[in-house]
Amino acid sequence: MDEHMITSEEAMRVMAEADLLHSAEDVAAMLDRMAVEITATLGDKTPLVLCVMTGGVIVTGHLLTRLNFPLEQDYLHATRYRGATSGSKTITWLHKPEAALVGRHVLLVDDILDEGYTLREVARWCREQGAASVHIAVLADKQHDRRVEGIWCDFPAIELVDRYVFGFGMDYKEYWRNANGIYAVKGL
Ligand SMILES: O=P(O)(O)OC[C@H]1O[C@H](OP(=O)(O)OP(=O)(O)O)[C@H](O)[C@@H]1O
Ligand SMILES: Nc1nc2[nH]cnc2c(=O)[nH]1
Repeated sequence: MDEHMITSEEAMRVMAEADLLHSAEDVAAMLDRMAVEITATLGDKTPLVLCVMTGGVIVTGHLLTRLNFPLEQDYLHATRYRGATSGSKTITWLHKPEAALVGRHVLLVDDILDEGYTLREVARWCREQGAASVHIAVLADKQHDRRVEGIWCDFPAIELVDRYVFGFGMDYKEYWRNANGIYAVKGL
């Protein structure tokens, strides 16, 4: 068994003990606001929206249904936590987008900006590929002083306390990405 895996019984206990930080209704309202801001900035730019898998999948889906203008969609898969609750400083690329980025206005969509290693590297790569601009949208913008230099977030839906969170795409040891809300793990 993978060292980070837990049983489904443990996953049930984690959920039972977790604190609900933001309900599904809160998240929906904040995504509505984020969509308005993205539309104002990128609505006339036919952006290429890149979902950062795996965590970005749910927020990207919900966000896309709120963007009522022409855009293209693709995905990439970069990971640094790999099922653990702390990450290495280098990211592992599992998939790069098929779409050419040259001259495109790219919108990266991910679940969470924490220390920033993941999105800093992904944004750097997009610029290296020739993107005309790179904007970043995240569901959760975690507040602490461990952020790496050179990363920013243009469209944060929610500012989060410095706890380990799961739900709406974010995992606890690969479980509960499907939780419909944002929860904090007891004691973390
Ligand atoms: O700002 P950082 O400290 O770099 O952390 C944020 C990243 O961590 C998570 O990815 P993870 O590596 O867990 O992969 P996953 O999306 O497959 O869960 C999350 O989806 C972000 O991409
Ligand atoms: N699930 C989850 N993934 C993260 N990646 C970086 N920070 C977090 C977090 O708090 N929760």
